[in-house]
Amino acid sequence: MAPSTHPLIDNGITRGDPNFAGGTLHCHCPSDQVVIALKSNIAHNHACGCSKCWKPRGALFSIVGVIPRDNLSVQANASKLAIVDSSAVIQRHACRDCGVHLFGRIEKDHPFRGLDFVHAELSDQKGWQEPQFAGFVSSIIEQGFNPKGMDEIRAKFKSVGLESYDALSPPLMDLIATFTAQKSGVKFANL
Ligand SMILES: N[C@@H](CCC(=O)N[C@@H](CS)C(=O)NCC(=O)O)C(=O)O
Ligand SMILES: [Zn+2]
Ligand SMILES: [Zn+2]
Repeated sequence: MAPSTHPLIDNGITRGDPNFAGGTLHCHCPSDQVVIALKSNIAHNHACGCSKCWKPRGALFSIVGVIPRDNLSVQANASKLAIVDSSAVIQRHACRDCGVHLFGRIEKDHPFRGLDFVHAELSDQKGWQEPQFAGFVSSIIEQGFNPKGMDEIRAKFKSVGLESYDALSPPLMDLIATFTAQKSGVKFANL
């Protein structure tokens, strides 16, 4: 049997609703769940193969998107949240009891500062933006995935219409490079 990339990818992608206005996320605790309110849809939703992003059990990839931080608030049980790795660029706030990551926030100077990272699968509502691409695909090898299986993984993404990248998508990589260039005072050549 083919390995599970993620339940939202394995059986084909369901399109989101472009007019979707947001909803709530909750952790996996049976009671006293951490609840997060999101006031808009998410953007740049994608599969991430890195070791740091939260994945559901049995999945090789995380599905993670972004939302302006002003559109996110903690609605219940904020006291259960703890930062997973405070030295990481993305400060992932996880539920201490069930381990689910509720949101990731960037506090340092970074092109994505102001955007929070969230997993729409933690919501009961439908309409969230569907995954747009797969990123950090080769990173699954670092977590023990056999490199011989990589063609199958990339073919799986292709079959559901997603491009695979080993970092982020080209537009996002360009955004990061533009930020870095501007920060160092580089002048863009007139081509
Ligand atoms: N190969 C590394 C890649 C980690 C990585 O760079 N993750 C990306 C995608 S989430 C990132 O932006 N990380 C910043 C962070 O985790 O703070 C791993 O799997 O751990
Ligand atoms: Zn929990
Ligand atoms: Zn990641």
